[in-house]
Order: sequence, then C-alpha cells, then structure tokens
Amino acid sequence: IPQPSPKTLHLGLFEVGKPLGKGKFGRVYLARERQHNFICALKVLHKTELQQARVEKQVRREIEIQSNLCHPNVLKLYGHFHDSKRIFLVLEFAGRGELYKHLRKAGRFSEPRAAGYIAQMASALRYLHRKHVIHRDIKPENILVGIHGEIKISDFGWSVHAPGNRRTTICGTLDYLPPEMVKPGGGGGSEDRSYDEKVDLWSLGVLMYEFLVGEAPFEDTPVMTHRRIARADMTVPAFVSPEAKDLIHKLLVVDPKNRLPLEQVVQHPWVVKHCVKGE
Ligand SMILES: COc1ccc(C(=O)Nc2ccccc2)cc1NC(=O)CCSCc1cnc2[nH]ccc2c1
Repeated sequence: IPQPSPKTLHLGLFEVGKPLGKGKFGRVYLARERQHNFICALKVLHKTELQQARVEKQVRREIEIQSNLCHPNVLKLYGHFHDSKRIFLVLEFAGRGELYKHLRKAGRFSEPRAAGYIAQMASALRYLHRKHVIHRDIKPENILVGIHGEIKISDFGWSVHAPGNRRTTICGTLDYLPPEMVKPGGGGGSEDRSYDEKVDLWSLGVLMYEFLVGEAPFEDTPVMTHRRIARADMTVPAFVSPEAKDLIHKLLVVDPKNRLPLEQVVQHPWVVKHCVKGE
C-alpha cells in the first residue's frame, strides 16, 4: 500500500479539484470531503507567507471569529486544519462565483436586483454587528453568489471586534473607505483612528451606489478620492430613482452618528418596494 505523504494524509479527507482563485495570501480550490461527499472550497495559506506579512495572529483571530458565525448571507468557515507548512481553511463554496464579475458583465444592476442585494447585505451586517464584528472591507470583490442567487459576504481579511483601531495601513482600493478612516485624526493632531460598526454603513452606501451606477461614487485619482470621501462629495446620476438616491444620501454621511441605522435601511421605501416578503 503506498505510504500516504503528509500532503495526502491531511488532504486524504478531501479530493482537491480545480483552482477557484488566488487570494491575497493563498490559493483556493474546489474540494470534496470524502466521508460525506461534501463540496466546499479549500483555502491553502502558507505559514511562511503569513509570518512574513505578520498576519498569523490575525488568521487565528479570524478563524476564532468566523467559526462561530452562521448566517445565510455570510460565507461559512466550516473548519480548519494545518500541516507543517500550511494552514487549510474549509470554506463554503458559493456556486455562482464572484458578484463583481456579474456586476462588470451587467454594467450596472436593475433597481429590484440591487435592492434585493442591499436587503441581504443589511441582514448580514445586522447579524455581524450584533456579534460586535465589523467587516470593514465591504466591496463587490468580497461578495460571492450562492447557487440560489443569494449573496454571501466573505474574505474577512480585515474584520475586527468593535470598536476597532486601525494600526496596519490599508492597501488596495480607497473607494470604500469612510471619512473617519481616510481623514487624518480629529483635532489635536492625535491620530484618533477609532471607529465603530458605522464604517460598514458607509461601505453599504458605496456598494449600493456601485450596484446602481456601475462605478464607485468617489472614483478618482488617489488624492482626489481622499478629498471627495472626506466631504462625501459625489453626484448621483439622473437615471437613479429618487427613492434610491434618498437612501444613498442617508448612508454616505460624513458623520458616522448620522448614518441611517441598519434597522431603518431594511424599512426604507426603496428596499421595501422591491423586496417581496419572504423572497
Ligand atoms: C469566510 O471566508 C473567508 C474567511 C477567511 C479568509 C482568509 O483568507 N483570511 C485570512 C487569510 C490570511 C490572513 C488573514 C486573514 C478568506 C475567506 N474567504 C475567501 O477567501 C473568499 C474566497 S475563497 C472561497 C470561495 C467560495 N466559493 C467560490 N465560488 C467561486 C469562487 C469561490 C471562492
């Protein structure tokens, strides 16, 4: 009988299939867990890479946070295991792939479709915020689509327990960052970068805008994007309905305290109008 190598030993439980994508830190494969014929996504993280990027603690915290989350619109982390060199995350497989690909293909979403997605996002964020988890990186690239068309927030590479205080610099797009995370700290020069769950309300507004318009509201050169975010300086095109425009303006508010709470987002006329009960 061939001696199983450490690789097959750990992966023996899984039949590894086609690559699903490459994340910041790891590759993801379609996989089937043999015992129960269970299809999932297997994310492979290399310990050396995590050590070099000094994110091992973050991964551990993330695994601890995520293992306790269970919501239809939050991508499930079923479990994890590791061998000498790698950490394996056993993730839910979203059958219809990445939302941003659907958005790029469609250009922009119809208002009913966008409203359905915003209602699901609000439901997922209410769940996360009740558990004092801030996502902090809501954008189309971090949303996957399940086999029934339902959306799933994922890639919590930046999630923290509220209130958070950013230490690591932000990399990647600025488009979704709220004023309190791009603006130098409030008066007194002290870099007061504390923020709370309301950062996700701002990002929900940016996401809604991008669903309806096909591009982010503050898209510009980095310097201009900073300035426009800090002032919530954006224009909503005329083809966007007045109700949708109203909700966007109630989320993209510079002062976090004045952003529309999630309970009121799901009761907003634009969301209610397009969401048939129980859909
Ligand atoms: C809950 O989810 C996650 C939890 C944690 C991490 C993570 O990497 N954490 C980390 C890593 C290193 C340093 C710090 C933190 C990633 C995810 N999620 C994804 O990466 C989504 C795409 S992988 C799954 C998946 C499913 N279904 C698909 N359908 C088509 C493609 C596809 C792809």
